[in-house]
Amino acid sequence: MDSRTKGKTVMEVGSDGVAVITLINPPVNSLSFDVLYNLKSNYEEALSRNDVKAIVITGAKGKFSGGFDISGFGEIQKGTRKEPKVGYISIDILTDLLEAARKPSVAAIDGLALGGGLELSMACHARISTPGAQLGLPELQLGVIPGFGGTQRLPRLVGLTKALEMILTSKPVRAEEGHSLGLIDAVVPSAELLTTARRWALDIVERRKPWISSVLKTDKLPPLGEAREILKFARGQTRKQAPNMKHPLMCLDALETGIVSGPRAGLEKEAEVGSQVISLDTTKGLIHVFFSQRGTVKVPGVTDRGLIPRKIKKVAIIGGGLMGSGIATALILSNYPVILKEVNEKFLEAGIGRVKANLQSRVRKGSMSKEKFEKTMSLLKGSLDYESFRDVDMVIEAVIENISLKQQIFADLEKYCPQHCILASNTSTIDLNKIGERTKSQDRIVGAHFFSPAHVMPLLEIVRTNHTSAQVIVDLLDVGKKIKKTPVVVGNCTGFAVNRMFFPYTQAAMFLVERGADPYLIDSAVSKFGMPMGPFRLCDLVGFGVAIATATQFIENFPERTYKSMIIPLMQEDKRAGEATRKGFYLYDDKRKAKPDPELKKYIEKARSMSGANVDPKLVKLSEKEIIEMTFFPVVNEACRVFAEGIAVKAADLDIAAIFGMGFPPYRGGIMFWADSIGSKYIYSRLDEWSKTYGDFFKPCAFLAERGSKGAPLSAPVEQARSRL
Ligand SMILES: CCC/C=C/C(=O)SCCNC(=O)CCNC(=O)[C@H](O)C(C)(C)COP(=O)([O-])OP(=O)([O-])OC[C@H]1O[C@@H](n2cnc3c(N)ncnc32)[C@H](O)[C@@H]1OP(=O)([O-])[O-]
Repeated sequence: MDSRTKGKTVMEVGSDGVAVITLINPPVNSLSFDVLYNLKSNYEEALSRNDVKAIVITGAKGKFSGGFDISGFGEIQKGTRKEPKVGYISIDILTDLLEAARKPSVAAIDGLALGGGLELSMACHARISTPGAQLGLPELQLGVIPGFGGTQRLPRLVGLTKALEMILTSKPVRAEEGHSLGLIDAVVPSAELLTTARRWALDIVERRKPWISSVLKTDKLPPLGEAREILKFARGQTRKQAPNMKHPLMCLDALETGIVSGPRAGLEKEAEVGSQVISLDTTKGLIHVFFSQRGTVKVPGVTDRGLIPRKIKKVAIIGGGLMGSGIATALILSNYPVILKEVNEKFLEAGIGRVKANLQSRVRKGSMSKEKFEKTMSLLKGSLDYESFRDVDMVIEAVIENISLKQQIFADLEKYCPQHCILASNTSTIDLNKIGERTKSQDRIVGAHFFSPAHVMPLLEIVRTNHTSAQVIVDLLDVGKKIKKTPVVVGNCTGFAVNRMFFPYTQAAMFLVERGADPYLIDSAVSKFGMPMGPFRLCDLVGFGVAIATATQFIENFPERTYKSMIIPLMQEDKRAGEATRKGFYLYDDKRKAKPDPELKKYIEKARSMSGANVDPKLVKLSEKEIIEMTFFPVVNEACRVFAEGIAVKAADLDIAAIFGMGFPPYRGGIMFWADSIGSKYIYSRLDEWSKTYGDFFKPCAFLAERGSKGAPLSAPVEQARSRL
């Protein structure tokens, strides 16, 4: 393959008169422009050759295609590649050349047909797949729309309602379901895929099988009035669920045009909209997230050394509380045998009970069978001592945040666990060097910081010290992948990456409220910005105990930039500790529904008088934009410190940490990406101004000051970072 080109297709014509065109672009046979242009030339050749009666398209190495080459969108966005004429691929190539050809095409689908991959197959006259194939149109997840005819062909093949479900949720279906929906014509074992597809193609030529152009089908479409109602409902839902995104509604416009004015008009609308969405900011953010998420497992100096992950056959967890039981659940769900250790029978029983409850909730929701529940639970064993730790490959300590307790545990682990065993701690704030102080095992000590509930939350912060070996990181990255977490490797410091970014966010909110801003307006502005909830609702959810414990760590370690508010401690004194006590910043009813509490004023006023703060008329009537700036620019400031200190290797890792750890909206691309979309100069100038008026909490760090003064991007690599990694 030419090193400048990305992928190709090859065509082989058999003695049966079938031309087999294979898509080749590892690892997922994505449809790069090179692949698509090659496909076009192969088609032109196949159509002109007298020895070709029919065509089969397939993908190399057991994968049909993972869709359009996503990096192509980036090239168009950056202007490094010119977009082809609007509709060139979907109309000129796929519809007019392939679907309208005088020779039939059959798609032979193994592995996956996603996005443009499925769309290409739908332009064929039949689709044969293997049982494991995944079929879907996940484009909306990337901020684009199915732009190779998917908005027109999918509803015509599977019906409008199912097509909307598949497009709006981005969820793929398996081959069997695809078959029953009419998307797939036959499901056959892998070994028979090509022969069946070839025969099917010849059967079409000889009219033993129907010659169907999906785009011309109408039998699955509802009557116009009904279709309009269905689309109206879909629009309403989309507006509610994705209020800050335009592309899902634009996609529905293309669908509707096709139903109302016919498939040609629909294809034209789809092409027009498909080209417009590429330049939306939300699309840029989502595409950045796609690559950044996959980039977190590429750690310079670690994953580029050819190390092979060791097999982790058994894991022990110390502590069966909320975190320990959640981690145990995540592990057994991915088939790791787990030992859960507690200090006494009562705690052990409670820990195992929590794991059981986590799984039972899946059984209740229908996502786990009773047999699978039994089998999964059988992977969990309880223990009250370390005897059973003699053959474990990894231990994860998840006890309370108490340094001397953790030190004792790690000293014991060194005695009982085998030499190769990874010794991990789930601490969220404590320095790992301190935890391992009483051992000689510093090279195998690592942080495995899960987020609560650990079996649900997708992020795993892997914390390494200066001594942690690269092999241990590679092993933990592999475990992370197996338990379906997005890992981010960070350096060792108080709060690591996520909690360090979280802290100024909550602090800024407290600062504003003490100066007269309305907490409920802050929560509402932050939710509208796209966070799952505002800072006050979040404090209620995690509970004031946790909030105070974390704050204490920060006040001790970063006193110069902490804002000490008494609002939470005052409420806690009154036994209001958040949602668990049904009272916090909000009041909660039986159904956990939150409502504002007029009594809150009392605590705010008292805290204000204790800190000596005054109501500031400017801060009382902040606009939503100003609220977002005053709560998130301090987060950007802290993210810059984390980056400059080398706690994170890449700015994109902080984007992923913010999205998966804090709930930062993915369509804004993550904290650093968002900051760069606003501009470092502006952020710096705002923080600088606030620090002069309101104090050091807002003071821009040296890194931000330097980049801000030049207007340089914050995410550009740090050249001489004092790397802690
Ligand atoms: C134009 C309008 C119409 C069409 C639109 C579309 O089709 S939009 C597209 C619609 N399609 C989608 O949205 C599907 C997006 N892809 C996926 O969901 C998953 O990658 C997967 C399920 C295909 C494989 O999961 P898995 O866990 O086995 O593997 P993994 O996820 O780690 O990926 C391995 C490597 O492949 C890379 N790569 C993958 N896909 C693409 C791509 N399309 N392009 C480029 N690259 C792609 C990925 O970056 C990674 O590279 P790295 O880091 O090794 O250098």
